[in-house]
Amino acid sequence: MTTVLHVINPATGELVEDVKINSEEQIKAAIERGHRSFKQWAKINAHERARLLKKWSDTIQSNKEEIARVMTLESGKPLRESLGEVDYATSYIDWYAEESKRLYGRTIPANTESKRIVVSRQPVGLVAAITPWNFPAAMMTRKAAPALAAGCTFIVKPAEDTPLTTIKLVELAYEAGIPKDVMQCVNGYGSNVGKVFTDSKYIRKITFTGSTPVGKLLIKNSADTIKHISMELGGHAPVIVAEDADLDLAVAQTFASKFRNAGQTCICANRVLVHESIAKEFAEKLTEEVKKLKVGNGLDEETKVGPLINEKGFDKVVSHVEDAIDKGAQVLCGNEYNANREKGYYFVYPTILTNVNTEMKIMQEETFGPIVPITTFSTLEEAVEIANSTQYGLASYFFTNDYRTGTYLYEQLNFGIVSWNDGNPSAANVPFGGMKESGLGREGGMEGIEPYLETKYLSIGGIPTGPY
Ligand SMILES: NC(=O)C1=CN([C@@H]2O[C@H](COP(=O)(O)OP(=O)(O)OC[C@H]3O[C@@H](n4cnc5c(N)ncnc54)[C@H](OP(=O)(O)O)[C@@H]3O)[C@@H](O)[C@H]2O)C=CC1
Ligand SMILES: O=C(O)CCCC(=O)O
Repeated sequence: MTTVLHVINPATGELVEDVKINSEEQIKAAIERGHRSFKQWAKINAHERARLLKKWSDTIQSNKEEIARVMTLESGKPLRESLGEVDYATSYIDWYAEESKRLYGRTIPANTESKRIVVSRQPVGLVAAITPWNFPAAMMTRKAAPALAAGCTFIVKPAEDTPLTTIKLVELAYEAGIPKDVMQCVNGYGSNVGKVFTDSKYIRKITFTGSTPVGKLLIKNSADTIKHISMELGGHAPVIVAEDADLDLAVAQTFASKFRNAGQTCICANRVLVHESIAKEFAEKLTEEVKKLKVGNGLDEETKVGPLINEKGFDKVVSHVEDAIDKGAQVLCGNEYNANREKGYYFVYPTILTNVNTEMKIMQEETFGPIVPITTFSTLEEAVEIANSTQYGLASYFFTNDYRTGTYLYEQLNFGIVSWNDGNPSAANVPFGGMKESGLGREGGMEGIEPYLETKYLSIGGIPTGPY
C-alpha cells in the first residue's frame, strides 16, 4: 500500500513531489483538534478574525509568483492563468474578511408585551472541505474564507493531483497568525478521506467542489450525522447566440469562456447554439481565433492551452469527440492530440465541431476539455428547450443586443448563473452555484457565508409590563 501521493506535472509526466498520505488515525486526530479549537475560535471577535484573514491574503500575495509556479507545475494551467487564480483566490479572502463584520442579527416584535425576541447567527462548527484539481487555490479559499469569517474551524482535503498549492496556502495561513488547529490540511485518496469526514460526528458541515456522482455520495453519507452541505458540482453550460447578437463580442466571449484552463472548468461553454442565419459566420470567426492558440507547457510564456489533468480526463474528452464524429459531426479545426500514456502527459488541441446534434454525448455530458460543439436553432423557444434539457443547471450564456430577447432568456434558462454578453461571470462578490444536479448552496457574495451559519433565537419572557 502506497504511503505517498505522486504529484505529477501533467505537461511532462515528471514527478514534481511526493506528498505523504495521512493515515485514518491522523485524520481523526486532526478532526478532533479542529473540533476542540472551535470554541476558542468562535469566541474571537469578528474584527480580529477579519484582521487575520486580511493578513493571510496579504501573505499569499507576497508569495504570488511561487504559488502560481507550483500551481502550474501540478495542474498544467498556463502561468498567466495561475497568477490570475492567485488574485481570484485572495479576492474571496478579502471579501469574507469584510463580511465577517456584517453578520447581523435582528429583533422580532413579540406577540405579547412581556416578551422580547432576538435572532442571532452562530458558526456551524468544524467544516470539512474537499476541493478539485482545476482551481487548487480559489476553490480552497472560497470555502476556507467564509468558514473562518463565520467563526468555524476548517479542514481541507485537496485533490490528489494538486495538493501542493493547498499545502502552501495553509502554511501561509499559519505564517499570517491563523492558529494551526483552526485551519488544517490532510492528504489522501478522496474515497478514504471522504468517508472519515462524513462518518465524523465532529464535522458539522461538508463543502465540496467536484463531480456530481461524488457530490451525491457525500450527500448520502452525510445523512447519518445530518451535516450541513454545500455542493458545487458539474455543469454543461449552453451558449445561445441570438440572431441579433454582436457577433465579434459573442465569438470573443465564447472563446474566453471555453479555453480558460483548457476547458476544464465547470462553468465553461460546453455546447454552443447559434441562430441558423449566422452560424456559418460565427464558426468561421471562432475557428480563426482558435487556430492561433498555442498549446504547450504552462511554464512557456506563449502557451495559452495547457495539458489535460490526467488520463481519465483525456479519455473522456477523446470519447466525446470520437462519438460526435461517428455520429456525423464535422471538424473545423483540432481533433489532434499530443499524448503519451507511458510518459503521462495529455495535450488536446482546441477543436471545433459543427453539424452537431443532441444525440451526441458531447451535447449531453460535461466534457471538461477544449472542444467546442456548435449546433443551430431557428427559434428562441427551441434554443431554450435544448439548453434546459440537461440534469445540470450551473452556468449559461447568451448573446443578444435586444432587451426583450435578453429578458426572455434570463427568465427561461434554468441555471444558477445566467451570463448576458459576458463570458466571465465569476467574482468573489457574486453568488456562484447551480440548480438541479449542479449542486446545492452558493459560494461568494453575501450568500456564500450563510451556509456556515446557524440561526438561533432567544425568547425572553417575564418582562414587567407595568411601572418598574
Ligand atoms: N465542478 C467542478 O469544478 C469539477 C467537476 N469535475 C467533473 O468531474 C469529472 C471527473 O473529475 P474527477 O477529478 O474524477 O472529480 P472528482 O469529483 O472525483 O474529484 C474532486 C474531488 O473529490 C475527491 N473525491 C473523489 N472521490 C471521492 C469520494 N468517494 N469521496 C470523497 N471525495 C472524493 C477527489 O479526491 P481525489 O483527487 O483523491 O480523487 C477530489 O478532491 C471531470 O471530468 C469533470 O467533469 C471535476 C473537478 C471539478
Ligand atoms: O470549475 C470550477 O469548479 C470552479 C469554478 C471556476 C470559477 O469560479 O469560475
